Amino acid sequence: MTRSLRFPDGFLWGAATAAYQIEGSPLADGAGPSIWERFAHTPGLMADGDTGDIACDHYRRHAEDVRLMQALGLTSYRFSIAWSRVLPEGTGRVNAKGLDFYARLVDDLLEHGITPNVTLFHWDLPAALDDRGGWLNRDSADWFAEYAQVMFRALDDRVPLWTTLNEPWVVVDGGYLRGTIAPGHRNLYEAPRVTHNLLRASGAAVAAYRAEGRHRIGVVFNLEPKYPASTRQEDRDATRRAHAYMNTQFTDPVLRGVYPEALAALYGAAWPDFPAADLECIRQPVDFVGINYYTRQVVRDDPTQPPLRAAGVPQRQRTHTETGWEVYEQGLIDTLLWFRDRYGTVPVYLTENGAAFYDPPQAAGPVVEDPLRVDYLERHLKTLRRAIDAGVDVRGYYAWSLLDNLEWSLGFAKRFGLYHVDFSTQRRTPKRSALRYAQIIASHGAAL
Ligand SMILES: OC[C@@H]1[C@@H](O)[C@H](O)[C@@H](O)c2[nH]c(CCc3ccccc3)c[n+]21
Repeated sequence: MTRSLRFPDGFLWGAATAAYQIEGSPLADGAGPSIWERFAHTPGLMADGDTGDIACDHYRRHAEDVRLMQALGLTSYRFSIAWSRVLPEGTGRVNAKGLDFYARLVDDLLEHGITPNVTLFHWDLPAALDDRGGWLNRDSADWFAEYAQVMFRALDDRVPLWTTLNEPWVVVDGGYLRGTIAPGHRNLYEAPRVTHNLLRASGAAVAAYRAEGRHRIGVVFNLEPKYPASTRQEDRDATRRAHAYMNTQFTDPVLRGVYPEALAALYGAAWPDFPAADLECIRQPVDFVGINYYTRQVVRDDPTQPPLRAAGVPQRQRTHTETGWEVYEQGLIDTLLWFRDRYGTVPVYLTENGAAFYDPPQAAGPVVEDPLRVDYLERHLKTLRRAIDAGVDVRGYYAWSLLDNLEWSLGFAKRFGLYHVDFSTQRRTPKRSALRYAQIIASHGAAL
């Protein structure tokens, strides 16, 4: 007898986006530039010279896009606030028109029965704050708490779910170590200091919320499970290093109040001596954690890649996405069970899950056929249901992404959307995966 795959009552069915990836009009109505405005307009850094100048034109087409959400039957929508629309200099003066855009979007969502899930920081730091040192400046925690308080006072009467940061690991690894995303630094000494200030900022915002918030606040981590390529001790040690660097570097301080010991050895002389009081701020209890899951990594020892000395081992026998990620849904339940066993019963939302696949050229019709994305969605939702059956307290699922959008420095070519976007006309077309997701939502999972 096939067990019903119905999801728990109240489970949220969502889709996720981020401001710089979809909005366009980055400087409209008094908005200040973000570091992404600068990065995207720096020649050579963005695939095909793509920028967020227009993107999905969501800043102007938001009403149409809310109707697309309603057409799928979404009960929640995760989106981020562009900090420098609201505070053009990052602190101080509030730009009322910027705030008003988000207030109108929230009201529209609520009118359509869609619960807003608001991310305060999805990588687009105000350029004016980067000029003051950005996340390298310890004052960044105060800047972020000030911005968060402006948003709480403006929208907490209508926004029931807040998250402070999206994926601090990506900001540290991409923005300060590899230089692949804004602000494009490549400096091992900067990385742990940015980790620390990002987590201090998140803690400061949570503390500010406790003073006046009425609902729930959390933080979003990308978690990628690491599996040793062999039983060799070197590979097992490399796997542990990779896990500490990408996963517990962030979850342990927030949920246990300590950094993993492996980091001191990994960063070596670059590892700072953090004041103990900082960890008390960082470990502010959160109401939930958002987990972004995409894929796993099989890890081998690689002495040629200091300081991590770990490398991924391609799993060529399995399907991969256009971003080179293995489709591995087992990693989702492995991650959720690990998370529950290590941190206990803190509620979880799967705040991102999705894939970029090459959608084959097809005659322009009412639906874009994307069989690989349909398969990816079904595999991961069935697995999510298994994790819930195993006792993991998962409260909702957000497909990444509602729309094809600007995949950061990879540009528009990597398409993650449930809706196809023709960027020359801004026409939105549902993919088969959107219709399949709508069917699953309508049955609350039973149609899986
Ligand atoms: O890459 C797809 C999405 C991005 O478009 C989202 O903005 C971002 O939140 C997000 N995070 C991840 C997983 C972490 C990751 C990001 C970039 C590169 C490698 C891993 C995948 N995604």
